[in-house]
Amino acid sequence: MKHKNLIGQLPKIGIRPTIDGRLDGVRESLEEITMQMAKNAAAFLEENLRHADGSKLECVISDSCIGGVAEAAASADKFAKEGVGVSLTVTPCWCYGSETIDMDPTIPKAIWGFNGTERPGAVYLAAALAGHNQKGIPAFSIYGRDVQDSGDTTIPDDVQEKLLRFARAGLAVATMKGKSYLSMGAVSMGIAGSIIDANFFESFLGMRCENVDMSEFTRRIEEEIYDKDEYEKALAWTKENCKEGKDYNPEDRKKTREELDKDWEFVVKMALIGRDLMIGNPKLKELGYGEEALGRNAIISGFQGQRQWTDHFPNGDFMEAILTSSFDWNGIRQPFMVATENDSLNGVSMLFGHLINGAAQIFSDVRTYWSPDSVKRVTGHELTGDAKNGFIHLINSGASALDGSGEQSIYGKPAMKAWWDIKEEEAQKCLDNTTWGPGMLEYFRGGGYSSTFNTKGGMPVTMCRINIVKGIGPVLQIAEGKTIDLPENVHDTLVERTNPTWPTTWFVPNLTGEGAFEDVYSVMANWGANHGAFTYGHIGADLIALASMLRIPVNMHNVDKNKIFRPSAWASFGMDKEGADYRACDTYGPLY
Ligand SMILES: C[C@H](O)[C@@H](O)[C@@H](O)C(=O)CO
Ligand SMILES: [Mn+2]
Repeated sequence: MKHKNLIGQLPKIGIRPTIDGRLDGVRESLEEITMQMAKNAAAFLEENLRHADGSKLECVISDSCIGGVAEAAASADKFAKEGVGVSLTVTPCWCYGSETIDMDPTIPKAIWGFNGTERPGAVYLAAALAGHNQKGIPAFSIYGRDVQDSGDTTIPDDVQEKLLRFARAGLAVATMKGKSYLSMGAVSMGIAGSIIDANFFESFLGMRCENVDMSEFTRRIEEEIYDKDEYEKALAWTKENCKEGKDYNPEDRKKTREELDKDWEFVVKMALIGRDLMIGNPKLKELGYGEEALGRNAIISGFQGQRQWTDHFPNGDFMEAILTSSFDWNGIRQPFMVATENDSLNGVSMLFGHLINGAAQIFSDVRTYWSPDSVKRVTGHELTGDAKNGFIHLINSGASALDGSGEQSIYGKPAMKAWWDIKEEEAQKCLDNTTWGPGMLEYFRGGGYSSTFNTKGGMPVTMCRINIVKGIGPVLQIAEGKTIDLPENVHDTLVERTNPTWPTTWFVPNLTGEGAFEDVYSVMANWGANHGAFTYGHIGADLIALASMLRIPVNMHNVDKNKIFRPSAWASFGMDKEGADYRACDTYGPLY
């Protein structure tokens, strides 16, 4: 099930076959092969990509090959009508650079020039890119390392990788455009990321910011503004599938059974209401709440919770954990992006990951660097293997997507899959391996339930985070690495020292021996905020491509340099890739 209530059509990829415009021989000889290249590219992309909501990708091809300005304009018209959000120009031959290029400055664009000798597509590519760069409309350059014979319709591996990386990042840019960030509440405990920066959302992401006071939850609970049938179903499902965990509160403060049961009812209602606030719910219209039925077109939301809400009411952990998971009482469905503590910048980081891989994203506090010496001191255990250089404790203050338990699998190994690939029994295993401990009353005076699990080791993951720095603007940091398992007694000792009812992940970043990735400690020390979002797989190169499209420089990453793919113009800003990235982003400025 996908979120069908988001407004706006899914972006299509527009394929532009460009051609040498000389009629009377040259053009005619190239028409078929050029159009065929466009068809091949479209088929390849449609076969290999999906939208994050699981729908099939659609490509649109220009009505004719583009030999000059008139046909370029006709193609732009068609693309606008069709809702094209990403453009790919393809050609096997020489064409007239600035006469044929796509001039729309906000659409992510690439050119694939066929690397042949009979009719040189790569020469056009160079000419067209020079035009793009001279005009300040950056484009990605794609051409194969090895020469192909004209008429060879196979797409070489290196070209495939670039086409997919470009398309995934481009679709992410186009999908978030026009959607909203819904701030439920205000600033949580002074956390900078929850001081919503509308200018960032509008100028860099093309999104708008919406605000509702948390009292809206109280109103909808007290006036019963939710689908009561769904509520009964959700409550019954929760009782059956969400095991209550150990209550760590001191005896004299523990809630009574009756109070605990009331809290369950309350948090289930919160989950329904949080979702309805984001994307609306046609059922509310039937109940006479037409305005509420519309929702806020929110592709991300954040819930302040601490402190005013949590000092009085049950916390938002159940709502956040269930909405960000890939399943609930309605079965397997697209995960929602909901930021704990209304940390909008972590919410955006979650959205980036989700639009790239279609999976749930795990929101965490970047809590503790455990050095080998500290682990030895408090547990007596000598770290070895993947853990030998120490690790970072990722733990959210009560809520994380249950996919983060690592109970799904790919080829028998723990995984967090794209939501449409998850099987019923995998969702069930995530539920069975999560408990819901009553909230720690010293922090959460109003109670609630926190999702407690321990992420399985051995998963490749990527953690990322957007920060806003005065004088620069937004910057992105990325750490690829893996989750690890600790021996049970070590795990228990470390977790008992902190908040045992919160979801825990032991994370080891891949080290490069340099800069922020010199060792595990330096990764933690260079993390730009108290939060990070991690997801399955090594998607750092896709995030770098995405950040460059949005003109957000990447200030820290450990991605293999051969995988870095940015618009060709970046090469003109110098040979050190990171410095060039800053200069390019500064020169072009935000996309919108
Ligand atoms: C309970 C505490 O206030 C936590 O919520 C706090 O440590 C955080 O999560 C800070 O991000
Ligand atoms: Mn936090």
